[in-house]
Amino acid sequence: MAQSFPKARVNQLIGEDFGQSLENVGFGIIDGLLGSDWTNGLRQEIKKLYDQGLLVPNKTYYEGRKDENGRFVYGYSVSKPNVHELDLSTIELQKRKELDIPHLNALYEDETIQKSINRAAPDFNITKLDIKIQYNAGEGGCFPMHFDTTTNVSKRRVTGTLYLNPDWIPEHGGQLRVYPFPYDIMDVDPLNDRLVLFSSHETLHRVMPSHAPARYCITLWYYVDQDSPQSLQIPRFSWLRQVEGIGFLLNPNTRKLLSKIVYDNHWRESVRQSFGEQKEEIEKILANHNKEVEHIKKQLSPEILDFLLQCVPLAHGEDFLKLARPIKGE
Ligand SMILES: O=C(O)CCC(=O)C(=O)O
Ligand SMILES: [Fe+2]
Repeated sequence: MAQSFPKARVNQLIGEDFGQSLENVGFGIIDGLLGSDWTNGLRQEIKKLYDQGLLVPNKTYYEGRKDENGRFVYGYSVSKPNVHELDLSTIELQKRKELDIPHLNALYEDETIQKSINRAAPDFNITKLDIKIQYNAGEGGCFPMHFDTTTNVSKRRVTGTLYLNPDWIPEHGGQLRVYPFPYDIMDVDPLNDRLVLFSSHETLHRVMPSHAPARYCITLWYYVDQDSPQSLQIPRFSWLRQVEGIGFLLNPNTRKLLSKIVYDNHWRESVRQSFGEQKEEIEKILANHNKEVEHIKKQLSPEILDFLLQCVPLAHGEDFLKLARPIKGE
């Protein structure tokens, strides 16, 4: 049996400050979310499922498009060496109970985190959770740059990544790298009991190569039934709006495209690092990426393109750093 879920602690940590972070910079970091009994329990259960061979190689999907029936389909997928995962929603309830994973089941079933997010950031109004567990066996295992969804693919709106790595040291790498366009990158260490919550369709991120013997992460995906116009149009970085002429960088519709140009080198590097020896696939992904970048560039005037390449990403200012600072529990 797992101890009862630490509701009071979660309620207190995912509060107003977190809401401010999510709405303004697109992500929030919370430290000491569940306590060590819970993180130990979760980690041991993931290891047990991994040892039982229930985790499968993670895949990244490319070239999403609508098929002739208007349904969204992907062109192809590429697997990432050393990254093993299991989506708990793919296991029937009865089977999940039989697996004897009380901490994971409680995390899946308890609604405290979801309710706290809704209270702190009401624009999202999330109603459903999916959980994916991940065991990264090291040797450079990583994720390429990606958004967790786009609004025409799914109603996934908030992503949480909960890390379970008490022995993490900088040499292990495996940081979550967040790209809060138009600001510069931010690396978040995958520290034990740290939860990072971010906007699923807007926050570009990747996982840096991990060299730890094992890196544990649980991904929480929260869905909405229906989008509120506010949740899709959060302008973010309100302080930056005061700088004349910079508004176009903050437009929710274009931010995503412009970030592909500005972080182009990062994008390529992350693809090369993520897929090991699968050279053909890597070249195909990069060729498509190039096409997309060239297409976006063509839509921009030379002055704007010049400005983007010279001046963006912006250095983190005081306002940014205050909002990006971890919120700490015990
Ligand atoms: O492992 C991580 O830190 C994040 C994983 C991730 O980006 C994902 O599951 O989509
Ligand atoms: Fe992700």
